[in-house]
Amino acid sequence: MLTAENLHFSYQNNKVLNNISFSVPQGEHVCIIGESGCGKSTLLKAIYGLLDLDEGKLFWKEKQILGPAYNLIPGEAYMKFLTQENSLMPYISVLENIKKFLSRQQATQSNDRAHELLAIIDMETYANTKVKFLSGGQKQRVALAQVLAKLPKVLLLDEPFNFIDNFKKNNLRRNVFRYLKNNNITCVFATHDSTDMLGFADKALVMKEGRIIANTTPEQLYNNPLNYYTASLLSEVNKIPLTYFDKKNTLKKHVLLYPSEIKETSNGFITGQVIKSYFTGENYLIEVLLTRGEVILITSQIPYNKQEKIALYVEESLWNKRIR
Ligand SMILES: Nc1ncnc2c1ncn2[C@@H]1O[C@H](COP(=O)(O)OP(=O)(O)OP(=O)(O)O)[C@@H](O)[C@H]1O
Repeated sequence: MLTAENLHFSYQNNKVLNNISFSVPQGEHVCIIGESGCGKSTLLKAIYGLLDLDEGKLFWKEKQILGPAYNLIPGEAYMKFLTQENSLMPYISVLENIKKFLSRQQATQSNDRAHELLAIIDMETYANTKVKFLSGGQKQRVALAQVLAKLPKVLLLDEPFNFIDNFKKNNLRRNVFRYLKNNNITCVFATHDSTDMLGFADKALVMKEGRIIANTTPEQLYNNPLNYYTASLLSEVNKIPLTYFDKKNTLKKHVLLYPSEIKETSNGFITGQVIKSYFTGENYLIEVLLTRGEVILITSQIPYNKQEKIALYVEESLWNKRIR
């Protein structure tokens, strides 16, 4: 179990971590999401022992994780941290870069293991290519193989897939997280990409201004978002005044709805006019101007013309539980 107890940390007078507590059972994957600057990278650095906390304690099992004031060489042997800066050696091959991170084992074993790691990152054809000739995304994949090489007990990843194109990303994510589960590796990762979190995290920590404002499963977070901030980290989301749904209600509340949850139907109770239809591949995203001036997004199987009148419907059981 990885445990954080009431962590506080400031850079000069800027409080970046504010009373952070959470725990991660061994083998679980936790994702940290939140707007830029909310403290995600700082929290990962703290877990790795790179910071001297103002208050609070971190533990892996019973062992306390201490900062640089107590540990001349930060980072524990059982933990690996993949940051946004990588430590690749440009003038040697991909294979040699990976082998440098393997524990001392016999040459044939080390070769097999390096090829296993190359397969996970889907870089077998680049085994003998010098790292200096790789793209940013390819370098990121080699850096991933390096942190996996010694089978850490805890893996910390900061935006691990941000340079990798969508085509490669999906396969890579499945490979990496499967490998981590199979090897019971605890993983904490920070991301801006909601697909990383929705598909691959057991739990999600939502951060805002240095605090954790939600700690729950991705399904719970998506289906029952705490507020507009949380929902907007996961998907496009509409914030529609409650009076559209409940005319007598005088509370200044809103209903949070994802575009796919709003249906177009001839006798719908919300009306508006189409601004623009965007083709997304699977369907269309339609921008709609509601009668009282709000602009919302809905999904549709068909495109609509500009200025076309449109009527919309949302199940009461759905909007009722999304009033915020
Ligand atoms: N070395 C530093 N010295 C001073 N302030 C810093 C330092 N590193 C980060 N900060 C500040 O701490 C805050 C949190 O930064 P952090 O990098 O943890 O955010 P983040 O959530 O990871 O952001 P992003 O998603 O953009 O990577 C920001 O206000 C940032 O400017």
